[in-house]
Amino acid sequence: MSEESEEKKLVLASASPRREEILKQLKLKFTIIHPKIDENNFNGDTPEELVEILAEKKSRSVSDIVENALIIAADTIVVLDGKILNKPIDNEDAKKMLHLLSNREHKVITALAVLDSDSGKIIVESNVTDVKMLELSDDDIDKYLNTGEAMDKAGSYAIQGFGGLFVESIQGSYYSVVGLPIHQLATILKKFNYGIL
Ligand SMILES: Cc1cn([C@H]2C[C@H](O)[C@@H](COP(=O)(O)OP(=O)(O)OP(=O)(O)O)O2)c(=O)[nH]c1=O
Repeated sequence: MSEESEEKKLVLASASPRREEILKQLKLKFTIIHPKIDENNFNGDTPEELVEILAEKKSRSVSDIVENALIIAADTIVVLDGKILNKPIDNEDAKKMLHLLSNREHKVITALAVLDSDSGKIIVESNVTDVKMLELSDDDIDKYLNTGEAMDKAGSYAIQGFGGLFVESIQGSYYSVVGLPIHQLATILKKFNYGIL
């Protein structure tokens, strides 16, 4: 780690307990600030463009209140046949999404933004991971919804929880599906002279 980077603080601009957990697993020291954006106010020409815009906006939404920091923010969406599946609004919505995902392959796209609060330099990248779901019966879906796990997850499932029981295979990054592709985080932080190891 360079002297310059050692002085930088890491800030996670996220209210997601998963992203916090992943950074803790990497033994990083960081503070958390909840981003202040309304995700419904933004559009992109493609799903990738939209998640990248959202990750960038989340990082910028806290940049005024920190100094000497590298701000990390991310956004995750599920895409099936080009259509975005966000977080479900209620159980019925989650049920519909899980029926759509059943026995199909979909994409989980996570964009990651790292913003230097002082220089304004920002790097934004997205990760696309393909996920193949098993065929789900009505009973599987009802039992899954009873766990309460679906509600704050893009696509209405959590691969890191009971939702992992429905995932036949993935091609790409497991961490990206959970919400933070750590290999890309390490590469981006290196470009800011910040080493995780
Ligand atoms: C597909 C999938 C999504 N998710 C989660 C990751 C994200 O937290 C969430 C998608 O919502 P996001 O809007 O990306 O994130 P968030 O609202 O939880 O947190 P913040 O914006 O404050 O950073 O779905 C899982 O935890 N597991 C999964 O398998």
